[in-house]
Amino acid sequence: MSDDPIFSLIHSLGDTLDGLDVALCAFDENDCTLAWNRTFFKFFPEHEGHVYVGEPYHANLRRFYTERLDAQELPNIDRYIAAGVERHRAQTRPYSFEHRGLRVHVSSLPIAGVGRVRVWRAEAVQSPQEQEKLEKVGDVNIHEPGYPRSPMVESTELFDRIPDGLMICGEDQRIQWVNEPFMQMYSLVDRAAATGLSFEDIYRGAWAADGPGDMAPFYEGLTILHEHMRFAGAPFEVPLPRNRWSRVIAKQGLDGTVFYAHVDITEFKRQQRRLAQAERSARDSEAQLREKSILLEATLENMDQGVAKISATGIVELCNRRALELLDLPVELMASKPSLVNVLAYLRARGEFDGASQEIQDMLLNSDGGVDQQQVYDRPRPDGRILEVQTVPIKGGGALRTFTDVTQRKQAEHRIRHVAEHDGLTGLLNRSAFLQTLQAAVPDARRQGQGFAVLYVDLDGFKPINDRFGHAVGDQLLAWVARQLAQAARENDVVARLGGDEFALLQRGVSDRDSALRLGERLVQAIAQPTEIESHFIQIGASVGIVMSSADATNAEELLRKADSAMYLAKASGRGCVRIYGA
Ligand SMILES: Nc1nc2c(ncn2[C@@H]2O[C@H](COP(=O)(O)OP(=O)(O)OP(=O)(O)O)[C@@H](O)[C@H]2O)c(=O)[nH]1
Repeated sequence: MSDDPIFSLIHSLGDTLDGLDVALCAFDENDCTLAWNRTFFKFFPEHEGHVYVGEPYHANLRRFYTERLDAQELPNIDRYIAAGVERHRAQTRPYSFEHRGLRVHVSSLPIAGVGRVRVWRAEAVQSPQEQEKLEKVGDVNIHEPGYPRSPMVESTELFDRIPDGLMICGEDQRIQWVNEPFMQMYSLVDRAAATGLSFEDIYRGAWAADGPGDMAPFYEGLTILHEHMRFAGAPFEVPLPRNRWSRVIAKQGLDGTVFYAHVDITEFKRQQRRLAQAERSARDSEAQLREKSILLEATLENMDQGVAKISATGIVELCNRRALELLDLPVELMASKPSLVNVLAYLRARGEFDGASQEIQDMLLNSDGGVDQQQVYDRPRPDGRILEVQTVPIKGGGALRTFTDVTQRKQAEHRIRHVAEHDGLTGLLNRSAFLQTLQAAVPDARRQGQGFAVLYVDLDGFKPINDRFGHAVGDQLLAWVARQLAQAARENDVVARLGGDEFALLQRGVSDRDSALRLGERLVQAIAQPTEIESHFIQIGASVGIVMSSADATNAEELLRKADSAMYLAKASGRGCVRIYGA
């Protein structure tokens, strides 16, 4: 049988795999043992001295399981053997298992005309003692007498089916043989051409074949080669073109032959790089975060806005310097992380909320600080300042409260509004503000079931006063008329200067014409009083037109227009009198 070239090849393969520390056992088509190598006994010492050609695989498996199973599992041994035989016949993919402190990877190749060849590769997971025991087995001379030496390998199909690159070198470090994956890895087209070259030649060739590009990794790889190729020692890694990497593992044979496995670790390197990158960016973002929080703290302390954070349990966890200033809160109180209820009680005792509306007081004093949605209100302080207090809910509970001193803004707004709504000369409401007030009075009166009257007042003979005494005197007379009107009106009524020498008065809470007429008469009399301005005794008259809200008009402009036309009737009737629209 050993004359058969196939069996010579299997023996030769066994020898070669010994060199790479890979175990081999071949079986015929009836699952009977045909051949094995020394490494097989290294991984499975229980077979040493028992294996024989023609032994059925199930007998081999029984030894294996007897060695491996504990007392509890032993009753299942027949089932395990049957499953093992089944797996052996059908195995298409490599798998791993642990045996005697080793993690063993097994791969099974069907070979036409022979049966199956199983090969095992192992990595240690065992204790140092067991490792030492294994080393001793590994030291056995695989070429001892009685162990068949292989003839030169003619067929290399089996080596070409191993995923890793294989390179066999002689003592002179010159290549004797390489497999197909090796050729692919180093861009070799002709296997024969590699014979006699050094690995460095192959390495240079691989980079040359890739064409011009970044050659820095090539020079780095050359340095690595020079360091490691001198001795067949520890595994090393070399960069290949196109960001690929190879790990080279050497195993010295006893006759000077060196077996090299070249494993493509590109993916592994890529993962390593990604991991390093992820670690770097995690470190960077941690530093950024630290910087941000320092910045945030500085901002909080120096900002012009008071900020307080209230926890979900109603504790004031944070309160910046400006908040302490704006609310006159003592540092010690806030440093003790008090509850909001306590802080509010402190403020109330000091009269903080005395000027606030009932609504704000109710809202504040019954609150634990939590809000469902953003809330804004203005809080007048005892010292006259106005704080805008804004509360926003925090995701997950609690709230953030900001305090802004809006005193100046509010004063400016008030000034602007006053200028926009009032007549500069008399201080009365101007025409547009009066119209707005009047428009608002329509539904108010309807709701309250009360009417109102609009009185339109136009001075009689004002122009001659201007002409005779000058515009400045005219101005002062207009201001005096405004005061007369304001005095004649009640608190609820509204007096306005519509423009020139025209005034208007909204008389609230009247439904009968007589009341309105009486007020009209009073206005005429009040204006007809003589007055002294800049040493001039001046007397002026006024005509008054009235419209009652009971008239159809619901529109302020229309009401005013009707009062105006009633005033013209008064002028037409000889001035100094009162007329009602529609009477
Ligand atoms: N001093 C002063 N005069 C003003 C002001 N605005 C308007 N006038 C003047 O007021 C006068 C109003 O005109 P008229 O209503 O015809 O004057 P009148 O003499 O009262 O006329 P009758 O209403 O028909 O009696 C004009 O001469 C305007 O120049 C103001 O702000 N100050």
